[in-house]
Amino acid sequence: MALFAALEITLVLTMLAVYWVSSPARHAASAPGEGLVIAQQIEGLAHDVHQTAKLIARHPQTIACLKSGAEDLCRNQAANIYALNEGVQIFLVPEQRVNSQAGDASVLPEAYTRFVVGPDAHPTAAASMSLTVSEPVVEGTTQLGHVILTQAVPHLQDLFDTLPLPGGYLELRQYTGPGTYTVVRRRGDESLKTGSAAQEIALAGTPWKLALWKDSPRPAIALLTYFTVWLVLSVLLTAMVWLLYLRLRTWINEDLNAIVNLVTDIRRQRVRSSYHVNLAEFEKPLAMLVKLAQLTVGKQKEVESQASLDHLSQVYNRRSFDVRQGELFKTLQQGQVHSLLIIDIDNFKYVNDTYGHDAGDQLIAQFGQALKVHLRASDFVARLGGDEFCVIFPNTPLPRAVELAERLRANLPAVLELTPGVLHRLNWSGGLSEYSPKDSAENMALIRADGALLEAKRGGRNMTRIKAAA
Ligand SMILES: Nc1nc2c(ncn2[C@@H]2O[C@H](COP(=O)(O)OP(=O)(O)OP(=O)(O)O)[C@@H](O)[C@H]2O)c(=O)[nH]1
Repeated sequence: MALFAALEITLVLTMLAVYWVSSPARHAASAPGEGLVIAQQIEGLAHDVHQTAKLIARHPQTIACLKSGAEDLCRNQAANIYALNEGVQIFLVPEQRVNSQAGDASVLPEAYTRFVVGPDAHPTAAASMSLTVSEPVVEGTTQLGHVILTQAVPHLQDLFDTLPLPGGYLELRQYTGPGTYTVVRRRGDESLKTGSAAQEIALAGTPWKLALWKDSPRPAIALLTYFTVWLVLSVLLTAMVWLLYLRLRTWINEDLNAIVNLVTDIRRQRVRSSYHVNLAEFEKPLAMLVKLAQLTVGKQKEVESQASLDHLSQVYNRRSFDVRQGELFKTLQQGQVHSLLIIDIDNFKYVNDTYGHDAGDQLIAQFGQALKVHLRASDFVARLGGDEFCVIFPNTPLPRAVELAERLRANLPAVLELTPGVLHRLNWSGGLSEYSPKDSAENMALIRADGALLEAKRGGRNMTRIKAAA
């Protein structure tokens, strides 16, 4: 859950960061205006006119004209200037005349710059426009007069109309004094002018300023829209990630359960052929684990069964007998009854001594197998040692055990072939008894049966004697 809260917070923070970076209000505030492009263009125009005036003022013929005052010299120079500069009007004004005719619009006392609007032009119309500049003519340290140059700039209107202004309202103002101005050109939505104060950009080399009102969207509304879109997207994204997470978690849980099942099955020693998993990554390692487990469990079972069996006769060994006897002894208090028969092969030593140890081994092995074949599946047969065996009859009272012992004696083969050609007549003696809840120890029934066996041996062998519990 914390993971998804963090994801949601990250998304919201990202949204705010992206909004801050791309916010239109921020851009409007940080860029002093695409109006500057127009400003640079107008300033470039003014600079060019100034440069032309400077070149004319430094020209030797201009200096000669103003120094000599020779009219034909001045006319020639004016003609040259008109020939070279289209759309200009030129005044070459000697210094004495400047001083004597102050106030004349075409004779100016000092260097200055101003725009002149054509007499019929409305500020917003594409009227002819011109720029007038004055440049002193100097020789050494002596000022000889002024060059007054008026340059027509008809393309200013085109510039004003076509240069980028991505929104807002722009005025080109000509200042005639501090705080007083005339609007020379205007562009954009004038209704924006009623809002906040304009951003003013002075145009170098001219008496002009650009006044700009930006059309900035209301940040609160923009932020709200932005936030809503991002919120919806982030909630959708979070929901998708959450669903994916739940699906994956279920898959992984199921796969882990398969592993847990495998481990449980290994403990119970019953491994299945396969275990279902969802994720391909789990398939191969789990299949390998299943194979290993099957091998291990198989081996384990083999080892356990070997450990519980007598290697020669393949019936249970003495240790298994003790365990089984202990288990049954505990059930006596619940009213269950069990009997046992102890068996000893007669004259076994004779077989060993006459036919050899291998023949004796064969007799033990064949006798064990014969017992298993002729007893019930529920009966428990063990070899206690040497040629001595014991059969436990679970849930069998002593009289029934007597019947079973007789049946066994009747059914066991009379002759066994121990080694090729060596035949042995099988005889055995038995002692029967029963387990009793009054017995203070597990082996008391075995002791009674052993006593009965001894009686059978003493009685001439090949018989079964019975000794019930007291
Ligand atoms: N071949 C073989 N002999 C064994 C084995 N274990 C014990 N014996 C021998 O079995 C003989 C046991 O004989 P006993 O049961 O005492 O004598 P018996 O000849 O059977 O006499 P009764 O029981 O009185 O009939 C001994 O000679 C042991 O050495 C075994 O695993 N293999």
